[in-house]
Amino acid sequence: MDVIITTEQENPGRIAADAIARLVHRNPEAVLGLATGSSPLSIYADLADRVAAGTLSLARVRGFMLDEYVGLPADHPQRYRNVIDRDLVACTDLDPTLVHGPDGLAEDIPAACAAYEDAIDDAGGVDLQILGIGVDGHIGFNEPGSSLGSRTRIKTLTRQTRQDNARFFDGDVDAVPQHCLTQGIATIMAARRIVLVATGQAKAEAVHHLVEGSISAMWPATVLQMHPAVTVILDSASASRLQLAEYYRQTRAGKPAWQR
Ligand SMILES: N[C@@H]1[C@@H](O)[C@H](O)[C@@H](COP(=O)(O)O)O[C@@H]1O
Repeated sequence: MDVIITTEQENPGRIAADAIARLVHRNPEAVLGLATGSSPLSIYADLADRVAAGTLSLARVRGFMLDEYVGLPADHPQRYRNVIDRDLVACTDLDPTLVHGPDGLAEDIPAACAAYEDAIDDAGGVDLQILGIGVDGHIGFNEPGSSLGSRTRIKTLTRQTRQDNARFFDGDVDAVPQHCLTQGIATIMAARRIVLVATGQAKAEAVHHLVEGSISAMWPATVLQMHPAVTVILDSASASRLQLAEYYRQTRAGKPAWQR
């Protein structure tokens, strides 16, 4: 696990966008795993700047979203497909027909989840998965207690997650759906590379478990310790509970500039 603790002058989103741009320059048809929430917004804004400047094209990139609420109407602004369309697709040259997400309105949910897994496989798997992390250590919507071997399926959201996400629903926790479809932990772990961004003090405990805790379904993100190619990009607040913070800073300082 590569842990990058950024300085006040740095934008964690830019560091993640650098990795994505390098991948897309190598492979213009790369498959990206797309996360929602606040954490990836700085990545998406940076990618949009590069596309606007003409230094990057995402036109042939394929995207697979991490998760989706169950039951939100197709035109609901907080339906994750609409969020991704607004925050990423509309701001770049991504082709919306190449972006896929789990179908939260499917009548046959298990069949929709299986079809989603097949679609990821048919695309050749995810090259780079963008991740945030919940304050309870969830990734995607894999809440504490999720099987570390899970695949795309329906999950019940915890009260904590619904409260955290109520800010997107005018502060009304009851407006946040109770169920979601999410890529499973094993689905996420199958990505060839994973880039996780976390900022702010509220994430410090989850980041502590992610980087230095014991692997446990109670802190689902800890499974990432088993993945061979994970980069965790933090600000100093989210890194504030890391025992080895100085070591991570020194390790980074010793790398060539393009790797930092
Ligand atoms: N399903 C999403 C996750 O993909 C996200 O990583 C996490 C943290 O969100 P944020 O980045 O807004 O803190 O919670 C949400 O519920």
